Amino acid sequence: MADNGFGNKLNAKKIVSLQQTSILFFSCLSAVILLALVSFNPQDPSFIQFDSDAIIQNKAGPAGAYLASILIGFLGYLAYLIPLALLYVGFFLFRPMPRQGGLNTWLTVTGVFLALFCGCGLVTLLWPESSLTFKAGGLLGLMMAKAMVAVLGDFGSTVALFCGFFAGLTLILDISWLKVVDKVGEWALWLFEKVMGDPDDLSEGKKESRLKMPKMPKISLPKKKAKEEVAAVSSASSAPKAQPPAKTETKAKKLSIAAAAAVAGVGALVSRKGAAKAEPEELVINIDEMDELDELDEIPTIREVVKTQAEPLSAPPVKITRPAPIAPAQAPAAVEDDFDDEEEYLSPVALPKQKPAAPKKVSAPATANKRPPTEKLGLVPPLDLLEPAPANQDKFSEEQLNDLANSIQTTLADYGINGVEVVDRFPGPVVTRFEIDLPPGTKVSRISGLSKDIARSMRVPSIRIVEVIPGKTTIGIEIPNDTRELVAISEILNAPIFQQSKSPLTIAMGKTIAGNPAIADLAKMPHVLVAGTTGSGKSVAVNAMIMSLLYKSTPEQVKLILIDPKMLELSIYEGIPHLLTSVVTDMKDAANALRWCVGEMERRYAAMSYMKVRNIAGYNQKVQEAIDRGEPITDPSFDPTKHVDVQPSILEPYPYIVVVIDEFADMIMVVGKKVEELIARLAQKARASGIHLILATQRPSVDVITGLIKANIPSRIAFQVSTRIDSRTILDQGGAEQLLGNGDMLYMPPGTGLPQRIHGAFVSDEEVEVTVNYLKENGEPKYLDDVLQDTGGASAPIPGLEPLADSEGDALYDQGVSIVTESRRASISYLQRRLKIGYNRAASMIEDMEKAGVVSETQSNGTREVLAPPPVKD
Ligand SMILES: Nc1ncnc2c1ncn2[C@@H]1O[C@H](COP(=O)(O)OP(=O)(O)OP(=O)(O)O)[C@@H](O)[C@H]1O
Repeated sequence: MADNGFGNKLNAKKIVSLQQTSILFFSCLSAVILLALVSFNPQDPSFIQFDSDAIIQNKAGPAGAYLASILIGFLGYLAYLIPLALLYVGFFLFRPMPRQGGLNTWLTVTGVFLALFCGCGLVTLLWPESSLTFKAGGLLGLMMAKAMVAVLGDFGSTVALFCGFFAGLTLILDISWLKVVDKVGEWALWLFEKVMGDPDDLSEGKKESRLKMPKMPKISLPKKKAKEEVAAVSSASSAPKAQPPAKTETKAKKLSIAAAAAVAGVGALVSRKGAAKAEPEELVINIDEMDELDELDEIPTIREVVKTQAEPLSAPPVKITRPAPIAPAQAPAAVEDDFDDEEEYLSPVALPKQKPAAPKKVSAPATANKRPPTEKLGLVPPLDLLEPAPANQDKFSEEQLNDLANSIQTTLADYGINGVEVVDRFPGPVVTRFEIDLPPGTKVSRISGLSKDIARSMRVPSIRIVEVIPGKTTIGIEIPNDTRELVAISEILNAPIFQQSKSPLTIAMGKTIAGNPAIADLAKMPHVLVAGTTGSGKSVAVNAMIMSLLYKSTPEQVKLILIDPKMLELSIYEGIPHLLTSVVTDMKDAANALRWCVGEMERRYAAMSYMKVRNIAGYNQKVQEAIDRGEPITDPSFDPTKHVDVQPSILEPYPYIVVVIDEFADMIMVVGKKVEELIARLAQKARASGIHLILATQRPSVDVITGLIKANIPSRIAFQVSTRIDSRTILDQGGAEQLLGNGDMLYMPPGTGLPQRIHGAFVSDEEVEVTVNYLKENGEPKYLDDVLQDTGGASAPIPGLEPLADSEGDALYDQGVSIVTESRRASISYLQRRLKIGYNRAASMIEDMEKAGVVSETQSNGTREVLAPPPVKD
């Protein structure tokens, strides 16, 4: 049960079919056995009750009678667990799971035996009066109980068997009993709320008694229930104000545990039941304010679901009546999507198991998880491989918001800025934004200069001043929440906005300050620079970008070149089918890969100009349409007069190529300025040819992020940096020094001067590992040797800028000559196969061999004669 059991031999579709077949088969088997057990009659013929004349009472016939008598005779009442166990096996067989085997499997098997032996013995001891032939625990239980009682006595045996049974269950199911206790607590609280009624409906007396309840750990309530949302958005009026922010742990799990430990007063729950149920009169949301925030966040490449979500943006919730709740199926209309007139999505891959836990979301539209039929037939991992989003944290209570607003006013007054008015506040998942009106004549730079003092006065680690809010005269002050929410990548990947985006290069960024999922389209960016100090969350962000691509696109749609000078961050992706070459850790290879990309870009440009299209999308569409019509287009650059011995190749759609460089400062250091030129060259032209760059660096200095690079990479992401100067190096303006770290970022889309604050999506190492394993089990990479081919070291010319070296300068030319002279075959396709190179390169090698007299010119029958003697062997 560890993996699908078939290694790499089956594709994703077949595995899904196998899963369904196994569920069907085991469900039937389990139903038949359950029927046999339920209708078990001791008078029916069996191995110990042989009576051929007896009328069989068992509803599963003679086989059922025999089977039930064996199972009940041997296991007693524990036999009823067999159908359950079969259902479990059926459900998990062939499901993608981390590889097990070895000790793991043995421990599971040990667990099965332990649970069976101890369970049967325990049942026998606890239920001695049973009327079954071999008592309640069957023959096995009788023997176990006898043996144990002889050694430990009645009480000792009961305790030992109890422990053994639960130890066995733990080994089989890998249960965390802490989680079980947690869940039981959740349900108890949920039940308690059900019995007590809705907090909104409570009488004053009841409200009071609730308010006096002792504080208890915040527990996430069942996700699908409206009541859960009540708890998740509540904020305790009595909660201590200056609670230090919960420390973010490395792993999502740790974070969710830390989150659960955050203290919240149940009494101050604010009902958002209406939001969950989307009942018009109870939708607690201030649409106007959301619209304003929407405008603020509306930047070309970031699109959000805003109005589809019942997000509590306003501090004093204003009840508004909406004409009708937004039906899930209509939700897409609210999403800005420029790919909106295309075909409907259908899902050939497993649908996500978990729903985003965030209470503010309306349920995802039925089509939300569906994927385009043609695009997704390939290999895309199911979203349920990812960790579900943890329950939401408390935001500031109304009282705390008022206190903070007052505190802002008094602090500014202390520094001589009087008459400041807090006009709005927007509590978000990580920070709360206060919008303030400055008295006329007050320079905003004065407030910015005071940001550290304001942070100190308000006892928070840092605040960010938003100097310009488009369309408003106010400025923003962003204050970190007491407890910050973790933005799980699954939440963004499951969001309708991500699912419905048709660009194969859609990237899950995280959440905006309003808590709305934020995505970006790398195709439009078209390259991005990620910079920030060490430990600020760059690698997690780069991983989140790669994971988004893996969950959005098949290996046929998107290819990756991963360059990892640190040798630890990206090497985990080694072997996935999206890779064009193995993960590059040698910086010389990295320069070769970039040079190959420039060459590929030029090749694509030539092909696009032949096809008279302006970009890769147009090219792919034309080529695919021709293939669909059954009239594939032959390579227009093929010259039949020159190459009579090969068939012209057929044009196929180009995949997008995304080059990720985790620390490009290292590359510049090792390879030198040539890298900068290569990057600039790619960045200038690669957009139309579908080649995109993601560059990350922890050195935001001008010798790394040079003017040339900045001029060519308009999209930038700044994580926390230590100084304003660093922030200016990345974004051309300050702000990043005021970020909170741990994935808090400023994203500057191309063509705007206004960075947008985003709380980055978190992806854990385990999630990456499970996804990579899934992809590796279901597909193989087809590495191209050409990518890392050394074409003359750092001084080699950049393709397209200077004439390409002729074949004799080609590193493989000598090898080509020896292959041809040894095999006595002067065939381009043979050379292509042997050297694993492209057609053009092989063809020009043969032509150069002709010039050098190694092979003859093409003869009347289309072949060439090898003139040079075979190489001398030592
Ligand atoms: N989006 C996020 N949400 C929550 N925590 C995060 C997020 N991103 C990063 N972190 C936390 O910050 C830690 C450091 O992140 P990361 O390794 O990505 O930093 P980095 O900038 O790449 O550092 P370095 O340059 O040293 O590799 C992570 O281990 C994680 O605990």
